[in-house]
Amino acid sequence: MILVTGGAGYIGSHVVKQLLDQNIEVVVLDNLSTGHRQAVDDRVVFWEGDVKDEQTLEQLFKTYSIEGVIHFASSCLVGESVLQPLKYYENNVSATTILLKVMLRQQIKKLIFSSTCATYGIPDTDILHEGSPTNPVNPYGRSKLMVEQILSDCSKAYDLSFISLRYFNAAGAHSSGMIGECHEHETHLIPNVLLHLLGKQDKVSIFGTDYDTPDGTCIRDYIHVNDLADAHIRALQRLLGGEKMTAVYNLGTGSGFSVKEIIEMCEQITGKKANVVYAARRPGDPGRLVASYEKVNREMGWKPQYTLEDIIRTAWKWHLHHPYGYLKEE
Ligand SMILES: NC(=O)c1ccc[n+]([C@@H]2O[C@H](COP(=O)([O-])OP(=O)(O)OC[C@H]3O[C@@H](n4cnc5c(N)ncnc54)[C@H](O)[C@@H]3O)[C@@H](O)[C@H]2O)c1
Ligand SMILES: O=c1ccn([C@@H]2O[C@H](COP(=O)(O)OP(=O)(O)O[C@H]3O[C@H](CO)[C@H](O)[C@H](O)[C@H]3O)[C@@H](O)[C@H]2O)c(=O)[nH]1
Repeated sequence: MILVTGGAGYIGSHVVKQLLDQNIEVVVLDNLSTGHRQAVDDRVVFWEGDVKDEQTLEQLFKTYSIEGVIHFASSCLVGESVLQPLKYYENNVSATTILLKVMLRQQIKKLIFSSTCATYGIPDTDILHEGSPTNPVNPYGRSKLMVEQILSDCSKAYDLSFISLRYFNAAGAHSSGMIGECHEHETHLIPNVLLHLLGKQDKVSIFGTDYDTPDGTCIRDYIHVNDLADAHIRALQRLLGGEKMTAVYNLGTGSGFSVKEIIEMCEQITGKKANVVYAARRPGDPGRLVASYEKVNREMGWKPQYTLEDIIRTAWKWHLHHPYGYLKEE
C-alpha cells in the first residue's frame, strides 16, 4: 500500500486515480485545507488529518503496511508565500521533517517528493536542467529546496531512498471531466482565464507586461496533470523495485508559453473573447521558467504526451461540467 499525502488536492487526486488504475492500493492523508473530499476516488482509504500530527502518522503506519510515501501535501502559492513565509516554512519544511522522522522510525524508506521549478529562481539560461543553479526568489521555492537538501542529508545518514520531482506548471484535467483543479481562491493562470470565459469572473489580469520576454509577459512550461501522474508511477516503480537511490528530475515539456499566448489559446478553444486587464508584476514571479526533461526521459523513459491544446481542452471540459468545481452551487 502507498501513502499519498495531499491526495485530495489537484495533482494528488489525479495521481491517485492512476495508481488505482495500476491496481496499487492507496491510503490518502489530507487535512482538506485546500483539497476536496469529493476529489478522492471511492476506492481509496481516506484519513482526514494533518501531516504535522505525529500521532496520526504513527497510527496510520501501524494500521497499514505502507511500502512508500508520495508527499504532495504542502502550501503552494508563490504570492502567498511572500506575504506569509512562516506558513510555508511550517507546512512545507517542518511538516516534512515530522513525516520523515515517523517514516524512518517505522522503517518506511521510500519517498517521492513534490518539488518545483521555483527552486531555480531567476534562471540565466533559456532551458533549466537539474544541474542549473538553484537560487529561489520566494519563500515557497526556498521551502521546497530546503526539503530537497534535508532529503539528501537524510539519505546519507539513514537508509532513505527518494525521488524529488520538480514540476513546472501543472494544468489540465482528467479526460473524464470528473476531477480537475478547484481552489477556493484560484490564483493559477489557466483556471482563472477559463473561469472568466465561463462568466464566473468579470476579467482576467495579466501580472506584468515589462518582463524580458518577446511580448513582455511571463513564460511558463505548462504540463498536463496526467503526464505528471505517469511520471509518479514510473518513479514509484523505480523506488520500489531497486536498490537504495536518490534522484531529482524536472517534469516539464521543454516548451514555454507567455501569459498572452495562454489567454489567446483559451479564447480560440472556447470561442469566447476575454476582458484582459494589465496589472503590476506579482511579487516573486520569475520571467521565464522552461524545463529540459532530458534526464527523466533518459532514466525513466518518460516524455510528455499532452500538448498545450490538450491541457486547455481538458481543463475547459472540467470547468464546463463543474462551474462551481467541487463546491456547492450558491
Ligand atoms: N500546481 C502546480 O503547478 C505545482 C507546481 C510545482 C509543484 N507543485 C507541488 O505539488 C503539490 C500538490 O500541489 P497542488 O497543485 O495539487 O496543490 P493543492 O493545494 O491542490 O493540493 C495540496 C493538498 O495538500 C493538502 N494539505 C496541505 N497541507 C497539508 C497538511 N499539513 N496535512 C495534510 N494535508 C495537507 C491540501 O488539503 C490539498 O489537498 C504541492 O506540494 C505543490 O507544492 C505544484
Ligand atoms: O490571473 C493570473 C494568474 C497568473 N498570472 C501569471 O501567469 C503565470 C503563471 O502563474 P500561475 O499562478 O499559474 O503559476 P506560477 O508559475 O506562479 O506557480 C506554479 O509554479 C510555481 C513554480 O514557479 C509553483 O510550483 C506553484 O506551485 C505553481 O502554482 C505567472 O507569470 C503569473 O504572474 C497572470 O498573469 N494572471
